[in-house]
Amino acid sequence: MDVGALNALGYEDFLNIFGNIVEKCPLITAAVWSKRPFANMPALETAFYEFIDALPDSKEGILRCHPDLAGRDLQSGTLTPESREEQARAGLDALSSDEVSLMAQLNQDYKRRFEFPFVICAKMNDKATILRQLLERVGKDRSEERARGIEEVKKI
Ligand SMILES: NC(=O)N[C@H]1NC(=O)NC1=O
Repeated sequence: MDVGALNALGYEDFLNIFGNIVEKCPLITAAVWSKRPFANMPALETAFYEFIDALPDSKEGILRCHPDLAGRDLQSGTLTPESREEQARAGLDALSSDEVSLMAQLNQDYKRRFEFPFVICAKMNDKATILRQLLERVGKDRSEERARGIEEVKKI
């Protein structure tokens, strides 16, 4: 899409196209529409980042909108199309049952500790790096993990 077409979009079309840019957070897209006109497509991306960065610490709610990796939604086919594609790119749709159980246990440990899910940009990782990161990050402190999770959301 060229920038002229982008800037000509009404908020309904804008939401239909970009509503899931941040997983299950269409409110962010609806707010970013107000930042038109965008100089170019990267400026649209920057507007999303700036909006997220300006949120208070309760922005951790964005993390809670993300499904677990290799979790129940993947197993039951209820992921959003975007998330399904991202998780498949990391090979998470082809885990053995032992690997699924291990991921479930680690995700649960992480959520119990931080009260938000482990978030990582799946398409930039594979199952080995995801497992390694999960094991490492579960030992970090909460504010560090909140910031790290939000940086991962921007990559997603
Ligand atoms: N929990 C988590 O990281 N979820 C995700 N990451 C990603 O790239 N797509 C997701 O659904």
